[in-house]
Amino acid sequence: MEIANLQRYDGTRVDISDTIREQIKNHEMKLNLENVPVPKDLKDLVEQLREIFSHDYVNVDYVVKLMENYKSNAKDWRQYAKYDPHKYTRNLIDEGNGKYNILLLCWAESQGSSIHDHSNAHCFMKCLDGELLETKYEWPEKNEDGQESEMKEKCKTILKKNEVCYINDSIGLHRVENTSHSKPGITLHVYIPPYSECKGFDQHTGKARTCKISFYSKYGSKVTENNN
Ligand SMILES: N[C@@H](CS(=O)O)C(=O)O
Ligand SMILES: [Fe+2]
Repeated sequence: MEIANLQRYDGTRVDISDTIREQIKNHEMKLNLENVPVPKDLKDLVEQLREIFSHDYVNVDYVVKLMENYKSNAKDWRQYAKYDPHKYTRNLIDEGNGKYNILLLCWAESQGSSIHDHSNAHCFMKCLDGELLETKYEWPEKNEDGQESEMKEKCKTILKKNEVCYINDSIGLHRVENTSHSKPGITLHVYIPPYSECKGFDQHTGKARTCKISFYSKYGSKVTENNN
């Protein structure tokens, strides 16, 4: 059996000796991709992710399948869904013992993110409601003058309800948009490891700046100056 996408949390490949290769194979057999469980609700998905991420490597295909197998039910996530009229919101659902984050993102009509990286984390994204447009970009390259230039688009994907996509910095950069003028969008994000800063890029100049990342709510309660 092939070991699929064996990576550390920081995205580098694992260099493994034969003995531990054997152990990992055994574990991979247990994580048989033909036989990924179907979480009965969001709480069940959160518990299964906790079990999976108790190991020190990430099987990307397995996590994608597990997230696909959960079928969105608003009853499960309504308590976390909070909107801001000015910007998409990031709402913390689970802190995964500090090893990863599970977030609910709420995209009001026409809201979107700027082009960004994911600080060497794995990023899994599932659409729970509405429809989101993901545009992937190449990392900007410097020209002969040492200047970055217009960002190069790689591809566009529409993420529909219950679909899951995955990105990391070696795949590239992206931006996500709710292009609808009449319907909000909701996505579930898993970041491993968690991060508190990322790089945002100007589409026309390719210039990067560091962006601090914050939560709009945690465990269903809006973050205030006193509890962030
Ligand atoms: N990665 C972004 C959301 S998205 O545009 O993928 C964030 O965590 O805010
Ligand atoms: Fe992102």
